[in-house]
Amino acid sequence: MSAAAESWARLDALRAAREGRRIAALFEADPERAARFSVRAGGMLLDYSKTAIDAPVRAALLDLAAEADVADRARAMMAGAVVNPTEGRAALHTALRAPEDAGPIEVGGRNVLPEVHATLRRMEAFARDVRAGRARGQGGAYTDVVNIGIGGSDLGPAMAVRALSPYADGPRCHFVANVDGADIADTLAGLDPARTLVIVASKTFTTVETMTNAETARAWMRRAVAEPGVQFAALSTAAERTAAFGIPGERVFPFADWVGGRYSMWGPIGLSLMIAIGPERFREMLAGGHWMDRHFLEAPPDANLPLTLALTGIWHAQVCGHATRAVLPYDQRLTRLPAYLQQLEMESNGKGVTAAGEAPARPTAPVVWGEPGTNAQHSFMQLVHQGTQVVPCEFLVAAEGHAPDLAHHHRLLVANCLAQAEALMRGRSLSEARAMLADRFAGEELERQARQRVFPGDRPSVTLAYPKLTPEMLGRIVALYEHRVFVEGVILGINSFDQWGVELGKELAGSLEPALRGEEVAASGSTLALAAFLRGA
Ligand SMILES: O=P(O)(O)OC[C@H]1O[C@](O)(CO)[C@@H](O)[C@@H]1O
Repeated sequence: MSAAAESWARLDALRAAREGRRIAALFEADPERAARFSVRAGGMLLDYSKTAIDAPVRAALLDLAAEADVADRARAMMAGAVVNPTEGRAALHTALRAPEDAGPIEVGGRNVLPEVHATLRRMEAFARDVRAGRARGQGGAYTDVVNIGIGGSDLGPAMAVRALSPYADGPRCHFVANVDGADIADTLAGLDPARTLVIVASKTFTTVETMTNAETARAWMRRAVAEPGVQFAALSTAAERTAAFGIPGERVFPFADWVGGRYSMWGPIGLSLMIAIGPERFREMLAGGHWMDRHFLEAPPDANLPLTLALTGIWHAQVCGHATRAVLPYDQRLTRLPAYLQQLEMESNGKGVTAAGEAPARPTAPVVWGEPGTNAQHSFMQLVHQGTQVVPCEFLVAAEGHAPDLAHHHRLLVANCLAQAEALMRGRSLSEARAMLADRFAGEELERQARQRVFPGDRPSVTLAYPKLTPEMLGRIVALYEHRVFVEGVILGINSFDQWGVELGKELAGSLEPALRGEEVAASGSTLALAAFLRGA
């Protein structure tokens, strides 16, 4: 048996041996548990004490990471090694947030940092000009920016613009992703085409949704201004295609193919964010991401935030077999974080084959889902507390909000977050439920009513607490999740940087479109019947 197989077997055995032992009992047995099963670093507190992980489990998880050479693989990734073998590419998003003198970081024998920083400076000059009204629309200073992109060319900046809205003092930013015309129609309604900057964000500049929306935006602008092209900017690796679209070279911000879509908000894809919050704040976010990179490389394994978060994920998904994981930011401005993490985690590690082309030995990425609290409490948390499936939860919460006059809101928010995690772990027994209802019901009715109010408890959660959602903290949080996904991918033997699973649907969409015009296509009877219904035949 390989060392890794032995560690998995050890983890399975530890899990089986712990069947029936409750998480709450671990706290009774060890008054220091909260401190011993949490990591404090960079102003953050990652508490995983409300999980069933104990010292032997943690040791076995750390062995698993060591056997997978996580630390060496992380160093190789950040040094520019080809960690995406199916596409023959490096994955160097960390270079986008590295200081210029941090290198050299070489790809094909060339240090990439001078080019990264040259582009960053061009973005900054452009963002400053837009913010100051020097770069103008044909009707005056820009009031609105529309970012057109999808997947990684949308979710990162859209999530971050919302997250950092207290710092936004530039033009208003809007995001259009869906090919559903409703998205662009609703976004452009009410905007002044003569004072709107359209940013077409697409690594490949071929993505159907983005190109369709970009053409619609250009047609909208053409109705009001003489030269729509000059009110466009492009963020792309495809210089020829951006030129063919008519976007002037000085408005094109390129990046290399070693920036994966879902890892791209740190570079040109973040332009809308930079325009919203300003270059200085954007650099603070980069510094936050870079801090996490250094921490990931340098912190010892048992005090390493990304490694710890990843190992809790491995424990829950691959050892305990929980199929989903809920992300619950108690931070309304992180409302798009679950969607962002869905792409990051599921597009990276939702694979059915290892990098070596074999069937994975364990389930791969869990389904990631979530919503901000407290809203979540009034919808799906019913299932999380009392349903028949265990959903490990990841809470995020800040010590401080941004509005001192609303501190009482924040206290309530935090209390709710802590209460959810506590309730999930503690639960409520039948005898507690009976005692609670004894003055209202009796006999069989008491029994019936009490059973409805039983909470199994022992439901695991992890909480990431941080001082305040500043640009730097957002950078740390996003990079933390990026590295957690990397660690999980390495342990599972997955190439986290390709996404072949999105291709088949794209191909079929192209070949089925003619069916909606009444042309004959090859498809199942169901699809042909639906197409006929939808075209009104
Ligand atoms: O930036 P592009 O090339 O338009 O791609 C957008 C998105 O499409 C995908 O390739 C697949 O959906 C994502 O990985 C990517 O973020």
